[in-house]
Amino acid sequence: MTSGTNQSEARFDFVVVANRLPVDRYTTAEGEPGWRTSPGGLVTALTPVMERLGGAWVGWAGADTEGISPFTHNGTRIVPVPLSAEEVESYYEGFSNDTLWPLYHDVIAPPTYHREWWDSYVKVNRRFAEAAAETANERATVWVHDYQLQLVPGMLRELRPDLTIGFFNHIPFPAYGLFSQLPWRTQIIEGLLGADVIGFQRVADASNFTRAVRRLVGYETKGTSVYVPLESDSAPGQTGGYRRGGPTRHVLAKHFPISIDSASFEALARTPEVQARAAEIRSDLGGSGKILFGVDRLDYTKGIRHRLKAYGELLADGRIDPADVTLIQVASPSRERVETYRQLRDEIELTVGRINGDFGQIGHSAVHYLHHGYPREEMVALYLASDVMLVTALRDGMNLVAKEYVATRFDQDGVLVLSEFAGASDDLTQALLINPHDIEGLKDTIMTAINMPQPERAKRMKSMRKKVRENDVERWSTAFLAELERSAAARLDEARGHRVGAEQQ
Ligand SMILES: O=P(O)(O)OC[C@H]1O[C@H](O[C@H]2O[C@H](CO)[C@@H](O)[C@H](O)[C@H]2O)[C@H](O)[C@@H](O)[C@@H]1O
Ligand SMILES: O=c1ccn([C@@H]2O[C@H](COP(=O)(O)OP(=O)(O)O)[C@@H](O)[C@H]2O)c(=O)[nH]1
Repeated sequence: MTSGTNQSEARFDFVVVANRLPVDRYTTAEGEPGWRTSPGGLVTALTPVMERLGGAWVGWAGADTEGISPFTHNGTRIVPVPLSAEEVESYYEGFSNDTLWPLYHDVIAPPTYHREWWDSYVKVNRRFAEAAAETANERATVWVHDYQLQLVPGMLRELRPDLTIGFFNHIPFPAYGLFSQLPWRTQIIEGLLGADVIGFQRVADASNFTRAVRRLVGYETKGTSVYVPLESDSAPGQTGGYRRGGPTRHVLAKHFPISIDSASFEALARTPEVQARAAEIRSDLGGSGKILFGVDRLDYTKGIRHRLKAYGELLADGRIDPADVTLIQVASPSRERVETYRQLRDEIELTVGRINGDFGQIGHSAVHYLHHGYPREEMVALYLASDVMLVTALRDGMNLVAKEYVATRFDQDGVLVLSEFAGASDDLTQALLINPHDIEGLKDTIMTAINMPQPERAKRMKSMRKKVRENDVERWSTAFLAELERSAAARLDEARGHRVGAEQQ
């Protein structure tokens, strides 16, 4: 895949561009710099794709990483894009995670609009686009990811019209009524339309996007097709005016639900070490009771408060006995300098403290709350050890945790309680689907899950496992990249057609 003579000049036929690199630099307890797997589902999903396809991954290596040179990690060329401390605050914590993130997740928290954050977003997106342009071979495929980089496709097309450009949005795309709040909504739409294929998690996300295209720039759309005019009637700097019936560029905007490398999760679950660890977790918790499990980045989109409320009320109502049931809640640290996340942590920890104060006993907590990020082996052991998995997101692009739980349960046991507001619910229809805002409904469903007879557990799990095995991450990337390839071929045909036409004139 590599061409070029020297490592720093290496160029690639396949380039992934994402805010996060697969590895994140951090400072060890001894004060030394170390590397660890980056948090979140984007990295979980993309890592096996890159390991299979090879190529380069352009992204940010985490705090204090200015001046790090490209290096190779598990066969992938890692190309770090530096961010200053000020840019981390304005582009990452600010515009990405305090403007776009809440806006795209149904304004569960209020979005903040700051012009300085937008300026920083534009500047950093340009840096990513330039880094991608310098890393990509002639006519390479570049796959840009997620809301942090929505301007990159447009910028990259201007810098390198020879490239085939894909974009995948890992989080929901909001309904027009919400999206239209964004002061820079038109620039975002135009940035995204620089791509040849724009992927979304769910059908509704793709149709929200095409509606925004019609409303904001007035381009023609038909189903999953958007026709971007090649000739504009607008004065320079203006948008919206174009010659109807003129030549267009075709952009596909379609849902491609992401997934996991399900075989590798099952293989890990089958190892004696992980099984021994699962048995140890169960025995540490008393051995015989039911274990409920939740694991999420500590994020307000995940519905951790709703889950704790339902669980606390079930204890208070006497419907569950803390001696028989335990909740393990892993809340892994996330975006800790954003105020909404700090507040959420305080609220969650207050609630956990109250539940444990009211219902805990010496030697037995009602909630085992863990504010850590765990490696995959421990995650899989926890999945295996638990009787009920609670995914109560208020809004979630996909939620890979739900799919990992299912992939892990080769014993055909365990019950998945799953929010209908997570993308994963489209495929996992045999989960117990819930509306997390309906606390009474959630309580009843938790009881159903705890008391579900083994044959029904096995039947539901078997059907979900089939889905997760069939629709794995390889299928996702293959489907997306096949569309990109089709688009590249069509562009080539069109260019040939133009050449022949010009020669005949
Ligand atoms: O990079 P961070 O700010 O630490 O956040 C971690 C990642 O969170 C989000 O993940 C999303 O992608 C998953 C895979 O498609 C999906 O299952 C989940 O629903 C999404 O929330 C975010 O979109 C990523 O960019 C972050 O890296
Ligand atoms: O302590 C933790 C918590 C989460 N994860 C992983 O982080 C990803 C979370 O992805 P998901 O799509 O559920 O949500 P996101 O955090 O991306 O919003 C999954 O692969 C989890 O296994 C992990 O490895 N350790």
